[in-house]
Amino acid sequence: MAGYVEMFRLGKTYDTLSGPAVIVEDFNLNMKQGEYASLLGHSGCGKSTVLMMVAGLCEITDGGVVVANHEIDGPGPDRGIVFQSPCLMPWMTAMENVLLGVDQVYPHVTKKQRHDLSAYYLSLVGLGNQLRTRASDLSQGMQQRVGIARAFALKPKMLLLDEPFGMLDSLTRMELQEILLEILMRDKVTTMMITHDVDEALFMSDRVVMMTNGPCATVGAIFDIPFNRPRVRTEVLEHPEYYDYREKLLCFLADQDHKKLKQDVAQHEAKKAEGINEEDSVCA
Ligand SMILES: Nc1ncnc2c1ncn2[C@@H]1O[C@H](COP(=O)(O)OP(=O)(O)OP(=O)(O)O)[C@@H](O)[C@H]1O
Repeated sequence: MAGYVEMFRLGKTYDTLSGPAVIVEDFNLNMKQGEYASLLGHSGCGKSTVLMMVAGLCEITDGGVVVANHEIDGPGPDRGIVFQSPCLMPWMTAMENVLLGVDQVYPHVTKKQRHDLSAYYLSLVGLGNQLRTRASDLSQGMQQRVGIARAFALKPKMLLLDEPFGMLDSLTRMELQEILLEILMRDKVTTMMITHDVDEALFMSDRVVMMTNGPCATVGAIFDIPFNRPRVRTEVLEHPEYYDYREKLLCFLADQDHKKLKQDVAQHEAKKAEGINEEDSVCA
């Protein structure tokens, strides 16, 4: 079935000193418009590689990505990105940081309209009173709010989030999760988020996509998360099936852990049999 966003037979091979390394292989995922999917998997399995291919910031070596009937070919304003660190221009104000992208994407509308659009999203993330504050004078949580406002202000068709709350304390993290969900309810942007946090994935997502270990990582399992929207944290946590879902996700990760351990031991034994000293080969 075709989706609003389609990732088909997506693959990434890097050229490395020891030859081609297939990091992601045959990754298939269709998303409905307005859907929120989280990508979960072990560190280094290839989550960011998938996200960066969808963003158009990492060359696709196999398959492709279609967003709203348009096969992507590099980055574009139809896809907004929020990284773990917001990467703002520290000498510019919150408003100027948001306007940087808005001015580029909407050169045909008036200056006032661009200003109003930026101010609108900055107030939605709770920075209505900090429009003229320099980014360097904002806390980390506030800077991440600017990053979120900046992404939404471009009115993207798809939002890509790479551990957007990873550097925040738990209170700010929960607050920003809720703000993000609120804006998404209004704007209905199709969203893909990388996270390492099972509870975050359950709270935010319509589906959780579990990736297998690399190399040749792919979709290992997909879980539909049925909690009602708008989501209220206490209701989600008290849902009779919450801990069943949590357990399913954790079991998948534990199973991948077990496979990785076996893989590492087999690799180590093979190297030993070939007489390769691993410390020498790392330093070589
Ligand atoms: N430019 C590159 N050249 C070669 N290998 C790379 C390159 N970039 C990433 N890799 C490898 O690809 C694999 C997947 O990396 P990626 O960052 O996508 O994983 P991840 O699942 O997002 O990790 P994490 O959860 O730790 O952020 C890793 O083994 C990494 O070393």
